[in-house]
Amino acid sequence: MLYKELAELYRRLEKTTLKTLKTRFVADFLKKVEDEELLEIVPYLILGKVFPDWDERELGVGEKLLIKAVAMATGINAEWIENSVKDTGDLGESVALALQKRKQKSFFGQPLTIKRVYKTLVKVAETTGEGSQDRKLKYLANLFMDAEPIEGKYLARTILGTMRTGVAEGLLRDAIAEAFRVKPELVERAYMLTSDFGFVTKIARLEGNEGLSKVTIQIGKPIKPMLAQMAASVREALIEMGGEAEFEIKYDGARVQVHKDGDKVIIYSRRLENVTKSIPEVVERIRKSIKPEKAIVEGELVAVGEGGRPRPFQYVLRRFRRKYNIQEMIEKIPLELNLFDVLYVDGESLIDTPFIERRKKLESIVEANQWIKVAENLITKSPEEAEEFYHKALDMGHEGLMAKRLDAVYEPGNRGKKWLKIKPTMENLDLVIIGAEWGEGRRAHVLSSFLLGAYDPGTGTFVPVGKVGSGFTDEDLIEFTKMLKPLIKKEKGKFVEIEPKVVIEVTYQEIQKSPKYESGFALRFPRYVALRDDKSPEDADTLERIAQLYELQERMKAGKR
Ligand SMILES: Nc1ncnc2c1ncn2[C@@H]1O[C@H](COP(=O)(O)OP(=O)(O)OP(=O)(O)O)[C@@H](O)[C@H]1O
Repeated sequence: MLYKELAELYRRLEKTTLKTLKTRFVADFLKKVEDEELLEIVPYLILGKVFPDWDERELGVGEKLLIKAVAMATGINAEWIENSVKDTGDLGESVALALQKRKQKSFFGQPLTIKRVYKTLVKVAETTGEGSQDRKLKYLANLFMDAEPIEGKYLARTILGTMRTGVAEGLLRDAIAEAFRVKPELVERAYMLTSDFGFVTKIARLEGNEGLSKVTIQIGKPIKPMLAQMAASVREALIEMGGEAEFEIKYDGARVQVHKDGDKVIIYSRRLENVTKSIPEVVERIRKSIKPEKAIVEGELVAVGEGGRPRPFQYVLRRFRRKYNIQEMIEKIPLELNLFDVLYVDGESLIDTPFIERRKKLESIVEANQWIKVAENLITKSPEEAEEFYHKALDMGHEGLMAKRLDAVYEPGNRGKKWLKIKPTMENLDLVIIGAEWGEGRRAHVLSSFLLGAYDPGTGTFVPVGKVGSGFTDEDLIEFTKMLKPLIKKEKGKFVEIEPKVVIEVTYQEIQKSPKYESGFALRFPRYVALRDDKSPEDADTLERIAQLYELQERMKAGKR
Protein backbone atom coordinates (compact mmCIF):
# COMPACT_ATOMS: atom_id res chain seq x y z
CA MET A 1 0.00 0.00 0.00
CA LEU A 2 1.37 3.39 -0.93
CA TYR A 3 2.37 5.89 1.74
CA LYS A 4 0.72 8.52 -0.40
CA GLU A 5 -2.68 7.09 0.50
CA LEU A 6 -1.91 7.50 4.18
CA ALA A 7 -0.64 11.04 3.58
CA GLU A 8 -3.91 11.80 1.83
CA LEU A 9 -5.79 10.51 4.90
CA TYR A 10 -3.76 12.82 7.18
CA ARG A 11 -4.54 15.73 4.86
CA ARG A 12 -8.27 15.06 4.96
CA LEU A 13 -8.22 14.62 8.73
CA GLU A 14 -6.47 17.91 9.13
CA LYS A 15 -9.02 19.72 7.00
CA THR A 16 -12.01 18.98 9.17
CA THR A 17 -12.75 19.42 12.85
CA LEU A 18 -15.86 17.25 12.69
CA LYS A 19 -15.37 14.15 14.75
CA THR A 20 -17.89 12.04 12.85
CA LEU A 21 -16.21 12.86 9.57
CA LYS A 22 -12.76 12.11 10.93
CA THR A 23 -14.03 8.78 12.24
CA ARG A 24 -15.44 7.92 8.83
CA PHE A 25 -12.19 8.83 7.07
CA VAL A 26 -10.20 6.60 9.40
CA ALA A 27 -12.74 3.78 9.12
CA ASP A 28 -12.73 3.95 5.30
CA PHE A 29 -8.97 3.81 5.32
CA LEU A 30 -8.81 0.84 7.68
CA LYS A 31 -11.23 -1.05 5.44
CA LYS A 32 -8.77 -0.75 2.58
CA VAL A 33 -5.91 -2.35 4.54
CA GLU A 34 -5.79 -6.00 3.51
CA ASP A 35 -2.32 -7.05 4.49
CA GLU A 36 -2.14 -8.57 8.01
CA GLU A 37 1.22 -7.07 8.81
CA LEU A 38 -0.03 -3.62 7.82
CA LEU A 39 -3.15 -4.00 9.94
CA GLU A 40 -0.91 -4.02 13.00
CA ILE A 41 1.18 -1.06 11.90
CA VAL A 42 -1.31 1.36 10.38
CA PRO A 43 -3.33 2.17 13.56
CA TYR A 44 -0.18 3.54 15.21
CA LEU A 45 0.76 5.57 12.16
CA ILE A 46 -2.75 7.01 12.12
CA LEU A 47 -2.24 8.11 15.72
CA GLY A 48 0.99 9.78 14.56
CA LYS A 49 3.18 7.21 16.28
CA VAL A 50 5.50 4.48 15.09
CA PHE A 51 5.37 2.26 18.18
CA PRO A 52 2.95 1.88 21.07
CA ASP A 53 4.03 3.98 24.07
CA TRP A 54 5.01 0.86 25.98
CA ASP A 55 7.49 -0.23 23.34
CA GLU A 56 11.03 0.55 24.47
CA ARG A 57 12.09 1.67 21.03
CA GLU A 58 12.39 5.37 20.28
CA LEU A 59 13.40 7.02 17.04
CA GLY A 60 15.92 9.30 18.75
CA VAL A 61 15.63 11.91 15.99
CA GLY A 62 15.43 15.60 16.88
CA GLU A 63 14.60 18.56 14.66
CA LYS A 64 18.25 19.18 13.79
CA LEU A 65 18.90 15.70 12.45
CA LEU A 66 15.65 15.70 10.55
CA ILE A 67 16.48 19.00 8.85
CA LYS A 68 19.91 17.65 7.96
CA ALA A 69 18.31 14.59 6.37
CA VAL A 70 15.93 16.71 4.31
CA ALA A 71 18.80 18.99 3.28
CA MET A 72 20.78 15.94 2.18
CA ALA A 73 17.84 14.56 0.21
CA THR A 74 16.92 17.79 -1.56
CA GLY A 75 20.19 19.67 -1.90
CA ILE A 76 18.54 22.64 -0.18
CA ASN A 77 20.58 23.97 2.66
CA ALA A 78 19.61 23.38 6.27
CA GLU A 79 19.59 27.08 7.10
CA TRP A 80 16.90 27.72 4.48
CA ILE A 81 14.71 25.04 6.05
CA GLU A 82 15.31 26.40 9.56
CA ASN A 83 14.36 29.92 8.46
CA SER A 84 11.29 28.67 6.69
CA VAL A 85 10.06 27.10 9.97
CA LYS A 86 9.96 30.63 11.43
CA ASP A 87 7.37 31.53 8.77
CA THR A 88 5.35 28.34 8.62
CA GLY A 89 5.54 27.49 12.34
CA ASP A 90 5.59 23.83 11.37
CA LEU A 91 8.57 21.80 10.34
CA GLY A 92 6.29 19.46 8.39
CA GLU A 93 5.14 22.34 6.21
CA SER A 94 8.72 23.51 5.68
CA VAL A 95 9.82 20.02 4.68
CA ALA A 96 7.04 20.00 2.08
CA LEU A 97 8.28 23.35 0.76
CA ALA A 98 11.86 22.07 0.55
CA LEU A 99 10.71 18.98 -1.36
CA GLN A 100 8.78 21.19 -3.76
CA LYS A 101 11.77 23.42 -4.30
CA ARG A 102 14.26 20.66 -5.03
CA LYS A 103 15.58 20.67 -8.54
CA GLN A 104 14.80 17.13 -9.58
CA LYS A 105 13.79 13.84 -8.04
CA SER A 106 16.19 10.93 -8.11
CA PHE A 107 16.03 9.08 -11.38
CA PHE A 108 15.99 5.70 -9.69
CA GLY A 109 13.40 6.75 -7.13
CA GLN A 110 10.71 4.32 -6.03
CA PRO A 111 7.34 5.49 -4.71
CA LEU A 112 7.14 5.14 -0.93
CA THR A 113 5.10 2.28 0.47
CA ILE A 114 3.80 2.24 4.05
CA LYS A 115 5.86 -0.86 4.74
CA ARG A 116 9.04 0.74 3.51
CA VAL A 117 8.44 3.84 5.64
CA TYR A 118 7.70 1.72 8.70
CA LYS A 119 10.64 -0.61 8.22
CA THR A 120 12.99 2.30 7.76
CA LEU A 121 11.73 3.98 10.91
CA VAL A 122 12.21 0.71 12.81
CA LYS A 123 15.79 0.61 11.55
CA VAL A 124 16.27 4.21 12.66
CA ALA A 125 14.99 3.34 16.14
CA GLU A 126 17.16 0.25 16.40
CA THR A 127 20.32 2.02 15.33
CA THR A 128 22.20 2.91 18.49
CA GLY A 129 25.76 3.37 19.70
CA GLU A 130 28.75 4.89 18.01
CA GLY A 131 28.13 6.48 14.63
CA SER A 132 24.39 5.92 14.97
CA GLN A 133 23.49 9.54 14.17
CA ASP A 134 25.20 9.25 10.78
CA ARG A 135 23.44 6.01 9.94
CA LYS A 136 20.06 7.36 11.03
CA LEU A 137 20.73 10.37 8.82
CA LYS A 138 21.31 8.18 5.78
CA TYR A 139 18.20 6.08 6.35
CA LEU A 140 16.05 9.18 6.68
CA ALA A 141 17.63 10.99 3.73
CA ASN A 142 16.83 7.96 1.59
CA LEU A 143 13.19 8.16 2.54
CA PHE A 144 12.93 11.90 1.91
CA MET A 145 14.67 11.45 -1.41
CA ASP A 146 11.68 9.44 -2.66
CA ALA A 147 9.00 11.47 -0.88
CA GLU A 148 6.47 13.75 -2.53
CA PRO A 149 5.96 17.07 -0.68
CA ILE A 150 2.73 15.92 1.00
CA GLU A 151 4.40 12.68 2.11
CA GLY A 152 7.40 14.57 3.45
CA LYS A 153 5.17 16.82 5.51
CA TYR A 154 3.53 13.98 7.41
CA LEU A 155 6.64 11.86 7.55
CA ALA A 156 8.41 14.73 9.33
CA ARG A 157 5.53 15.12 11.77
CA THR A 158 5.47 11.38 12.49
CA ILE A 159 9.20 11.38 13.16
CA LEU A 160 8.93 14.32 15.56
CA GLY A 161 5.69 13.11 17.18
CA THR A 162 3.71 16.25 16.23
CA MET A 163 0.99 14.87 13.96
CA ARG A 164 -1.86 17.25 14.96
CA THR A 165 -4.64 15.55 13.00
CA GLY A 166 -6.88 15.32 16.04
CA VAL A 167 -7.08 11.53 16.12
CA ALA A 168 -7.09 10.39 19.73
CA GLU A 169 -7.59 6.89 21.11
CA GLY A 170 -11.39 7.24 21.42
CA LEU A 171 -11.74 8.21 17.78
CA LEU A 172 -9.58 5.34 16.62
CA ARG A 173 -11.65 2.93 18.70
CA ASP A 174 -14.87 4.17 17.07
CA ALA A 175 -13.29 3.99 13.63
CA ILE A 176 -12.22 0.36 14.16
CA ALA A 177 -15.78 -0.48 15.24
CA GLU A 178 -17.24 1.30 12.22
CA ALA A 179 -14.79 -0.21 9.74
CA PHE A 180 -15.29 -3.82 10.74
CA ARG A 181 -18.85 -3.54 12.07
CA VAL A 182 -17.93 -4.68 15.56
CA LYS A 183 -19.13 -3.38 18.92
CA PRO A 184 -17.23 -0.32 20.18
CA GLU A 185 -17.41 -1.65 23.76
CA LEU A 186 -15.64 -4.84 22.68
CA VAL A 187 -12.94 -2.86 20.90
CA GLU A 188 -12.53 -0.76 24.03
CA ARG A 189 -12.37 -3.83 26.27
CA ALA A 190 -9.76 -5.54 24.11
CA TYR A 191 -7.71 -2.35 24.05
CA MET A 192 -7.90 -1.87 27.83
CA LEU A 193 -6.66 -5.45 28.29
CA THR A 194 -3.75 -5.28 25.84
CA SER A 195 -2.99 -1.57 25.19
CA ASP A 196 -2.30 -2.65 21.62
CA PHE A 197 -4.31 -1.03 18.84
CA GLY A 198 -2.44 -3.02 16.21
CA PHE A 199 -3.46 -6.32 17.75
CA VAL A 200 -7.04 -5.13 18.37
CA THR A 201 -7.45 -3.94 14.76
CA LYS A 202 -6.24 -7.26 13.43
CA ILE A 203 -8.61 -9.26 15.63
CA ALA A 204 -11.54 -6.96 14.79
CA ARG A 205 -10.93 -7.43 11.08
CA LEU A 206 -10.17 -11.15 11.07
CA GLU A 207 -12.34 -12.50 13.90
CA GLY A 208 -15.02 -9.87 14.52
CA ASN A 209 -17.02 -9.60 17.76
CA GLU A 210 -16.38 -13.19 18.71
CA GLY A 211 -12.61 -12.82 18.52
CA LEU A 212 -12.69 -9.52 20.38
CA SER A 213 -14.74 -10.92 23.23
CA LYS A 214 -12.19 -13.70 23.69
CA VAL A 215 -9.24 -11.32 24.04
CA THR A 216 -7.56 -11.68 27.39
CA ILE A 217 -4.49 -10.28 29.09
CA GLN A 218 -1.08 -11.34 27.84
CA ILE A 219 2.33 -11.19 29.44
CA GLY A 220 4.33 -8.48 27.71
CA LYS A 221 1.34 -6.29 26.91
CA PRO A 222 0.49 -3.81 29.65
CA ILE A 223 -3.04 -3.60 31.02
CA LYS A 224 -4.60 -0.15 31.53
CA PRO A 225 -4.56 0.48 35.27
CA MET A 226 -7.74 0.51 37.33
CA LEU A 227 -8.13 3.91 38.98
CA ALA A 228 -9.84 5.42 41.98
CA GLN A 229 -12.20 8.25 42.79
CA MET A 230 -11.80 10.39 45.85
CA ALA A 231 -13.91 10.08 48.97
CA ALA A 232 -14.52 12.96 51.38
CA SER A 233 -13.74 10.83 54.45
CA VAL A 234 -13.09 7.31 55.71
CA ARG A 235 -16.71 7.09 56.82
CA GLU A 236 -18.04 8.12 53.43
CA ALA A 237 -15.83 5.48 51.80
CA LEU A 238 -17.11 2.79 54.13
CA ILE A 239 -20.74 3.66 53.35
CA GLU A 240 -20.03 3.73 49.61
CA MET A 241 -18.45 0.25 49.86
CA GLY A 242 -21.58 -1.18 51.43
CA GLY A 243 -20.48 -1.19 55.08
CA GLU A 244 -17.31 -3.26 54.83
CA ALA A 245 -14.12 -2.59 52.94
CA GLU A 246 -10.47 -3.32 52.68
CA PHE A 247 -8.36 -0.28 53.52
CA GLU A 248 -4.78 -0.12 52.35
CA ILE A 249 -2.07 2.41 52.87
CA LYS A 250 -1.93 4.79 49.92
CA TYR A 251 1.79 5.00 49.30
CA ASP A 252 3.15 8.14 47.70
CA GLY A 253 5.32 6.85 44.94
CA ALA A 254 4.96 5.76 41.36
CA ARG A 255 2.70 2.97 40.24
CA VAL A 256 4.29 0.06 38.39
CA GLN A 257 2.94 -2.98 36.59
CA VAL A 258 5.33 -5.90 36.66
CA HIS A 259 5.28 -8.68 34.06
CA LYS A 260 7.36 -11.70 35.01
CA ASP A 261 7.91 -14.53 32.57
CA GLY A 262 10.58 -16.82 33.98
CA ASP A 263 13.75 -14.78 34.18
CA LYS A 264 12.37 -12.08 31.93
CA VAL A 265 10.93 -9.16 33.85
CA ILE A 266 9.34 -6.05 32.35
CA ILE A 267 8.29 -3.11 34.48
CA TYR A 268 5.81 -0.55 33.15
CA SER A 269 5.17 2.86 34.67
CA ARG A 270 1.76 4.45 35.38
CA ARG A 271 1.59 5.59 31.76
CA LEU A 272 2.68 2.14 30.67
CA GLU A 273 6.15 3.04 29.52
CA ASN A 274 8.83 0.44 29.83
CA VAL A 275 11.07 1.57 32.71
CA THR A 276 12.80 -1.78 33.31
CA LYS A 277 16.31 -0.65 32.48
CA SER A 278 16.31 2.22 34.95
CA ILE A 279 15.64 0.02 38.01
CA PRO A 280 17.73 -3.17 37.67
CA GLU A 281 17.83 -3.82 41.41
CA VAL A 282 14.02 -4.03 41.48
CA VAL A 283 14.09 -6.49 38.56
CA GLU A 284 16.54 -8.67 40.46
CA ARG A 285 14.38 -8.62 43.60
CA ILE A 286 11.25 -9.48 41.66
CA ARG A 287 12.96 -12.54 40.18
CA LYS A 288 13.62 -13.76 43.71
CA SER A 289 10.44 -12.69 45.51
CA ILE A 290 7.62 -13.45 43.09
CA LYS A 291 7.29 -17.21 43.30
CA PRO A 292 5.29 -18.24 40.21
CA GLU A 293 7.05 -18.70 36.88
CA LYS A 294 4.67 -16.27 35.19
CA ALA A 295 2.83 -13.42 36.89
CA ILE A 296 1.55 -9.89 36.47
CA VAL A 297 1.46 -7.83 39.66
CA GLU A 298 0.92 -4.18 40.46
CA GLY A 299 2.37 -2.02 43.17
CA GLU A 300 3.67 1.36 44.22
CA LEU A 301 7.41 2.02 44.10
CA VAL A 302 8.42 4.29 46.94
CA ALA A 303 11.70 6.11 47.49
CA VAL A 304 12.76 5.49 51.06
CA GLY A 305 14.66 8.01 53.13
CA GLU A 306 15.95 8.18 56.67
CA GLY A 307 14.38 5.80 59.14
CA GLY A 308 12.52 4.10 56.30
CA ARG A 309 10.18 7.09 55.87
CA PRO A 310 8.85 7.74 52.36
CA ARG A 311 10.33 10.53 50.26
CA PRO A 312 8.22 12.53 47.77
CA PHE A 313 7.26 10.63 44.62
CA GLN A 314 9.44 12.87 42.42
CA TYR A 315 12.43 10.88 43.62
CA VAL A 316 11.07 7.75 41.97
CA LEU A 317 10.51 9.67 38.75
CA ARG A 318 14.16 10.74 38.86
CA ARG A 319 15.06 7.07 38.94
CA PHE A 320 12.87 6.35 35.90
CA ARG A 321 14.43 9.16 33.89
CA ARG A 322 18.01 8.15 34.55
CA LYS A 323 19.71 6.36 31.65
CA TYR A 324 23.35 6.44 32.79
CA ASN A 325 25.23 5.85 36.05
CA ILE A 326 22.35 3.83 37.32
CA GLN A 327 24.46 2.14 39.97
CA GLU A 328 25.04 5.47 41.65
CA MET A 329 21.30 6.15 41.69
CA ILE A 330 20.53 2.75 43.24
CA GLU A 331 22.50 3.89 46.26
CA LYS A 332 21.25 7.47 46.29
CA ILE A 333 17.57 6.69 45.90
CA PRO A 334 16.71 3.25 47.29
CA LEU A 335 13.33 1.96 46.21
CA GLU A 336 10.81 -0.17 48.05
CA LEU A 337 8.02 -1.95 46.21
CA ASN A 338 4.63 -2.24 47.88
CA LEU A 339 2.50 -4.68 45.92
CA PHE A 340 -1.25 -4.24 45.96
CA ASP A 341 -2.70 -6.41 43.19
CA VAL A 342 -2.19 -9.51 41.07
CA LEU A 343 -3.79 -9.84 37.63
CA TYR A 344 -2.33 -13.01 36.20
CA VAL A 345 -0.63 -16.16 37.48
CA ASP A 346 0.73 -19.06 35.43
CA GLY A 347 -1.60 -18.86 32.46
CA GLU A 348 -4.67 -17.75 34.37
CA SER A 349 -6.16 -14.24 34.20
CA LEU A 350 -7.43 -13.00 37.56
CA ILE A 351 -9.12 -9.91 36.16
CA ASP A 352 -12.60 -11.24 36.88
CA THR A 353 -11.72 -12.67 40.29
CA PRO A 354 -13.11 -10.67 43.26
CA PHE A 355 -10.56 -8.39 44.90
CA ILE A 356 -10.49 -10.26 48.20
CA GLU A 357 -9.47 -13.46 46.39
CA ARG A 358 -6.81 -11.64 44.40
CA ARG A 359 -5.42 -10.18 47.61
CA LYS A 360 -5.15 -13.68 49.14
CA LYS A 361 -3.43 -14.91 46.01
CA LEU A 362 -1.01 -11.99 46.12
CA GLU A 363 -0.08 -12.76 49.73
CA SER A 364 0.56 -16.38 48.77
CA ILE A 365 2.87 -15.67 45.83
CA VAL A 366 5.15 -13.01 47.33
CA GLU A 367 8.09 -13.79 49.52
CA ALA A 368 8.18 -10.47 51.30
CA ASN A 369 11.36 -8.84 52.56
CA GLN A 370 12.75 -5.38 53.31
CA TRP A 371 12.40 -4.28 49.67
CA ILE A 372 9.31 -6.05 48.41
CA LYS A 373 6.17 -6.04 50.52
CA VAL A 374 2.47 -6.56 50.19
CA ALA A 375 0.62 -3.29 50.95
CA GLU A 376 -0.35 -2.98 54.61
CA ASN A 377 -4.10 -3.43 54.99
CA LEU A 378 -7.09 -3.61 57.28
CA ILE A 379 -10.40 -5.25 56.48
CA THR A 380 -13.10 -3.73 58.64
CA LYS A 381 -16.71 -2.69 59.13
CA SER A 382 -15.80 -0.25 61.88
CA PRO A 383 -15.43 3.43 61.01
CA GLU A 384 -13.42 3.97 64.21
CA GLU A 385 -10.91 1.26 63.34
CA ALA A 386 -10.60 2.63 59.81
CA GLU A 387 -10.06 6.18 61.18
CA GLU A 388 -7.33 4.89 63.43
CA PHE A 389 -5.60 3.15 60.52
CA TYR A 390 -5.90 6.35 58.48
CA HIS A 391 -4.15 8.43 61.15
CA LYS A 392 -1.49 5.79 61.56
CA ALA A 393 -0.81 5.92 57.80
CA LEU A 394 -0.52 9.70 57.87
CA ASP A 395 1.78 9.61 60.92
CA MET A 396 4.04 7.21 59.06
CA GLY A 397 4.35 9.83 56.30
CA HIS A 398 2.07 8.20 53.74
CA GLU A 399 -0.46 9.97 51.57
CA GLY A 400 -3.61 8.48 53.05
CA LEU A 401 -5.65 5.33 52.47
CA MET A 402 -7.21 3.46 49.59
CA ALA A 403 -10.54 1.76 50.20
CA LYS A 404 -11.38 -1.22 48.01
CA ARG A 405 -14.60 -3.12 47.58
CA LEU A 406 -14.08 -6.72 48.61
CA ASP A 407 -16.08 -8.15 45.70
CA ALA A 408 -14.73 -5.81 43.00
CA VAL A 409 -13.33 -7.33 39.85
CA TYR A 410 -10.41 -5.52 38.22
CA GLU A 411 -11.73 -2.93 35.77
CA PRO A 412 -8.88 -1.97 33.42
CA GLY A 413 -8.70 1.74 32.69
CA ASN A 414 -11.79 2.57 34.72
CA ARG A 415 -11.98 5.28 37.38
CA GLY A 416 -15.03 4.02 39.22
CA LYS A 417 -16.22 3.82 42.80
CA LYS A 418 -14.89 0.32 43.56
CA TRP A 419 -11.63 1.94 44.62
CA LEU A 420 -11.70 5.15 46.62
CA LYS A 421 -8.85 7.22 47.95
CA ILE A 422 -8.93 9.19 51.13
CA LYS A 423 -6.46 12.01 51.65
CA PRO A 424 -6.37 14.94 54.07
CA THR A 425 -6.16 17.58 51.38
CA MET A 426 -8.03 18.28 48.18
CA GLU A 427 -6.67 16.43 45.27
CA ASN A 428 -3.93 18.09 43.25
CA LEU A 429 -4.77 18.29 39.57
CA ASP A 430 -2.71 17.03 36.66
CA LEU A 431 -3.30 19.41 33.76
CA VAL A 432 -1.83 20.02 30.36
CA ILE A 433 0.01 23.18 29.33
CA ILE A 434 -1.87 24.56 26.32
CA GLY A 435 -0.57 28.11 26.27
CA ALA A 436 1.96 30.40 27.93
CA GLU A 437 3.07 33.99 28.27
CA TRP A 438 6.53 35.47 28.01
CA GLY A 439 7.62 37.05 31.29
CA GLU A 440 8.56 40.64 32.04
CA GLY A 441 11.76 42.40 33.13
CA ARG A 442 14.23 39.84 34.43
CA ARG A 443 12.02 37.06 33.07
CA ALA A 444 11.44 38.52 29.60
CA HIS A 445 13.30 35.70 27.84
CA VAL A 446 11.45 32.89 29.56
CA LEU A 447 7.88 31.67 29.51
CA SER A 448 6.56 32.43 32.96
CA SER A 449 2.83 31.92 33.09
CA PHE A 450 1.04 28.86 31.74
CA LEU A 451 -2.49 28.25 30.56
CA LEU A 452 -3.75 24.89 31.82
CA GLY A 453 -6.19 22.59 30.08
CA ALA A 454 -8.28 19.67 31.31
CA TYR A 455 -8.78 16.74 28.94
CA ASP A 456 -12.06 16.23 27.16
CA PRO A 457 -12.03 12.57 26.08
CA GLY A 458 -15.11 13.09 23.94
CA THR A 459 -13.37 15.45 21.54
CA GLY A 460 -9.73 14.69 22.32
CA THR A 461 -9.21 18.39 23.10
CA PHE A 462 -8.02 20.31 26.16
CA VAL A 463 -10.28 22.90 27.77
CA PRO A 464 -8.79 25.83 29.71
CA VAL A 465 -9.38 25.89 33.47
CA GLY A 466 -6.75 28.27 34.80
CA LYS A 467 -3.41 29.98 34.55
CA VAL A 468 -0.45 29.17 36.76
CA GLY A 469 2.54 31.43 37.39
CA SER A 470 3.59 30.67 40.95
CA GLY A 471 5.56 27.85 42.46
CA PHE A 472 8.25 27.88 39.75
CA THR A 473 11.93 28.53 40.49
CA ASP A 474 14.02 30.44 37.92
CA GLU A 475 15.58 27.11 36.91
CA ASP A 476 12.13 25.56 36.44
CA LEU A 477 11.16 28.36 34.06
CA ILE A 478 14.32 27.94 32.01
CA GLU A 479 13.66 24.20 31.80
CA PHE A 480 10.00 24.70 30.84
CA THR A 481 10.91 27.29 28.21
CA LYS A 482 13.36 24.82 26.65
CA MET A 483 10.79 22.05 26.75
CA LEU A 484 7.89 24.12 25.39
CA LYS A 485 9.59 26.19 22.70
CA PRO A 486 9.50 23.40 20.09
CA LEU A 487 5.81 22.93 20.90
CA ILE A 488 4.77 26.51 20.15
CA LYS A 489 1.97 26.55 17.57
CA LYS A 490 1.19 30.27 17.31
CA GLU A 491 2.43 33.51 18.84
CA LYS A 492 0.15 36.45 19.50
CA GLY A 493 1.91 39.32 21.25
CA LYS A 494 3.19 37.93 24.52
CA PHE A 495 0.91 34.92 24.39
CA VAL A 496 1.86 31.65 22.74
CA GLU A 497 -0.34 28.70 21.94
CA ILE A 498 1.24 25.38 22.83
CA GLU A 499 0.85 21.86 21.50
CA PRO A 500 -0.71 19.90 24.40
CA LYS A 501 2.05 17.50 25.41
CA VAL A 502 3.34 18.49 28.84
CA VAL A 503 1.46 17.51 31.99
CA ILE A 504 2.05 19.31 35.27
CA GLU A 505 0.64 18.83 38.74
CA VAL A 506 -0.80 21.88 40.49
CA THR A 507 -2.32 22.62 43.87
CA TYR A 508 -4.96 25.31 44.27
CA GLN A 509 -6.93 26.90 46.99
CA GLU A 510 -10.31 26.10 45.53
CA ILE A 511 -12.21 25.09 42.42
CA GLN A 512 -14.65 27.86 41.53
CA LYS A 513 -17.58 27.95 39.20
CA SER A 514 -16.75 30.71 36.77
CA PRO A 515 -17.84 32.00 33.38
CA LYS A 516 -14.26 33.06 32.64
CA TYR A 517 -13.51 29.85 30.77
CA GLU A 518 -15.81 27.83 28.55
CA SER A 519 -15.26 24.88 30.90
CA GLY A 520 -17.36 26.70 33.50
CA PHE A 521 -14.68 26.16 36.15
CA ALA A 522 -11.63 28.12 37.23
CA LEU A 523 -8.89 27.28 39.70
CA ARG A 524 -8.30 29.77 42.49
CA PHE A 525 -4.60 30.41 43.20
CA PRO A 526 -3.11 27.46 41.33
CA ARG A 527 0.50 26.71 42.20
CA TYR A 528 2.99 24.48 40.39
CA VAL A 529 4.02 21.30 42.23
CA ALA A 530 5.77 19.01 39.77
CA LEU A 531 6.30 17.99 36.18
CA ARG A 532 4.28 14.79 35.60
CA ASP A 533 6.24 13.20 32.82
CA ASP A 534 4.90 9.89 34.09
CA LYS A 535 1.55 10.92 32.58
CA SER A 536 0.59 11.44 28.96
CA PRO A 537 -1.83 14.26 28.04
CA GLU A 538 -4.67 11.74 27.77
CA ASP A 539 -4.00 10.76 31.40
CA ALA A 540 -4.53 14.33 32.57
CA ASP A 541 -7.55 15.17 34.71
CA THR A 542 -10.77 15.57 32.79
CA LEU A 543 -13.48 18.20 33.06
CA GLU A 544 -15.76 15.54 34.46
CA ARG A 545 -13.23 14.89 37.22
CA ILE A 546 -12.99 18.59 38.03
CA ALA A 547 -16.77 18.71 38.31
CA GLN A 548 -16.65 15.70 40.68
CA LEU A 549 -13.91 17.33 42.76
CA TYR A 550 -15.97 20.49 42.93
CA GLU A 551 -18.85 18.49 44.42
CA LEU A 552 -16.45 16.76 46.81
CA GLN A 553 -14.98 20.09 47.88
CA GLU A 554 -18.43 21.40 48.66
CA ARG A 555 -19.18 18.25 50.71
CA MET A 556 -15.89 18.57 52.59
CA LYS A 557 -16.65 22.24 53.31
CA ALA A 558 -20.10 21.33 54.60
CA GLY A 559 -18.56 18.65 56.84
CA LYS A 560 -16.13 21.14 58.37
CA ARG A 561 -18.78 23.67 59.21
N1 LIG B 1 -2.42 0.47 48.09
C1 LIG B 1 -2.63 1.07 46.92
N2 LIG B 1 -3.55 0.58 46.06
C2 LIG B 1 -3.80 1.18 44.87
N3 LIG B 1 -3.16 2.28 44.47
C3 LIG B 1 -2.23 2.82 45.29
C4 LIG B 1 -1.92 2.23 46.54
N4 LIG B 1 -0.95 2.98 47.13
C5 LIG B 1 -0.67 3.98 46.29
N5 LIG B 1 -1.42 3.91 45.17
C6 LIG B 1 -1.39 4.87 44.06
O1 LIG B 1 -2.59 5.60 44.10
C7 LIG B 1 -3.17 5.69 42.82
C8 LIG B 1 -4.66 5.62 42.94
O2 LIG B 1 -5.17 6.88 42.74
P1 LIG B 1 -5.73 7.26 41.30
O3 LIG B 1 -6.54 6.15 40.81
O4 LIG B 1 -6.36 8.58 41.40
O5 LIG B 1 -4.42 7.31 40.43
P2 LIG B 1 -3.68 8.53 39.83
O6 LIG B 1 -4.53 9.17 38.79
O7 LIG B 1 -2.36 8.02 39.43
O8 LIG B 1 -3.64 9.53 41.06
P3 LIG B 1 -2.55 9.95 42.07
O9 LIG B 1 -2.13 11.27 41.56
O10 LIG B 1 -3.30 10.00 43.39
O11 LIG B 1 -1.45 8.94 42.08
C9 LIG B 1 -2.64 4.52 42.06
O12 LIG B 1 -2.54 4.80 40.67
C10 LIG B 1 -1.30 4.25 42.69
O13 LIG B 1 -0.28 4.94 41.99
